[in-house]
Amino acid sequence: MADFPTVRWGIVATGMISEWFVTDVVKSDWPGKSANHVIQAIGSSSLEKCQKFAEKFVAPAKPSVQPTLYGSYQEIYDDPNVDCVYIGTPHSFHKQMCLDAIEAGKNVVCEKPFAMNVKQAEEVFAAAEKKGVFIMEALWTRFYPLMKTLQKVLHEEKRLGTIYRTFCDFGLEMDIPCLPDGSRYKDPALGAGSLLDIGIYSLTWGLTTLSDKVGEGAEDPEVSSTQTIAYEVDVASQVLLHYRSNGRQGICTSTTNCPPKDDFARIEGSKGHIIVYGKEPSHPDHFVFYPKGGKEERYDFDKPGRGFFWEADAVALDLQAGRQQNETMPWAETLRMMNIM
Ligand SMILES: NC(=O)C1=CN([C@@H]2O[C@H](COP(=O)(O)OP(=O)(O)OC[C@H]3O[C@@H](n4cnc5c(N)ncnc54)[C@H](OP(=O)(O)O)[C@@H]3O)[C@@H](O)[C@H]2O)C=CC1
Ligand SMILES: O=C1OC[C@@H](O)[C@H](O)[C@H]1O
Repeated sequence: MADFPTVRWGIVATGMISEWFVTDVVKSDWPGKSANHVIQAIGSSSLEKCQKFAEKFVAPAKPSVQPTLYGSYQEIYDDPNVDCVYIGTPHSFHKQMCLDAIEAGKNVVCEKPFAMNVKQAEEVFAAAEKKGVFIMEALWTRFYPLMKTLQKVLHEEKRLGTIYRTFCDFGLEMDIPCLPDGSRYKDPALGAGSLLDIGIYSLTWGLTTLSDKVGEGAEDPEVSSTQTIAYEVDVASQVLLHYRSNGRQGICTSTTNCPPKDDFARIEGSKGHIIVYGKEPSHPDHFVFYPKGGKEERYDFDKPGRGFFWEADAVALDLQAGRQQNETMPWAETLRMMNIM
């Protein structure tokens, strides 16, 4: 659409998440869309992988612009036609790739977890601030209309009354020893482990449901945690949150020993409870409000594609407005999450 902002994306890496993101944003006909997206360039460790990726995931959408294909990541950063770089490599590469893209003056959206630790994240944000570019952690779930509605129901309409507790669990059953060497789920050097990969979502549900604020204005809960280590990675993590100001508690767990459950989050309050359902906590489907002594109410949502276009559209509006941060996932919120983890 002519009036919408257009983002020309440079995709870094051709793995699973790049496939998911690209497949969604190349489509031009989402209901409720507010931006146009062009896959301007794709960079990979191998030009051949890049070609296959473009044929399989970009060409079927018949875009008017054909992506430029590169056998390296640096060429994406140096491409003057790229507005924003999307980084879809394993966690341990995020920091350096963000820094390289920023150095070349590019805006960046980097997959979760933003970095391996809070110190790395601080370094990247400092570089982005100095260079005057936009950067955001791609915590896509926060951009779902379901998440926004749930926050309204909890924090504005206060349908649960006083919020007491949130439980969230993300399970993915994996036979880690049987995974190939070099799998990001197995190799500690790539950031393998449940907490950074999926516990980050349990924590997201905890933080967003227990407080109405994100980033700088938000209260930092007290945190206690334990982890179970096997095969050199955390196969189970539990993070307990305690908000001193109001006594709210979060029980945020993750494991690679057990499969996901579709009733993955439960928020309890003085007037009832809410259960959030979906295949995995990263992509929720609907939620149900169970008022004490009343009739349950189900909240359903359209889910176009996999659900990546909401975060992509939000970035487009930020770039159009010349912002360096996104208000749904500001830098301080990434730092808060990284600090807790
Ligand atoms: N938002 C979400 O729902 C999801 C987010 N993620 C996040 O995205 C990131 C990537 O995950 P995912 O796509 O599943 O990973 P994959 O292993 O499927 O792909 C990672 C890609 O990174 C590139 N790469 C560069 N160096 C390496 C290396 N040493 N080992 C492996 N890959 C390398 C490769 O692309 P090439 O050869 O083309 O350069 C590879 O295909 C992770 O940080 C993860 O947390 C993942 C899944 C879902
Ligand atoms: O971010 C993610 O969400 C979905 C999971 O299946 C995946 O492992 C993880 O990286």
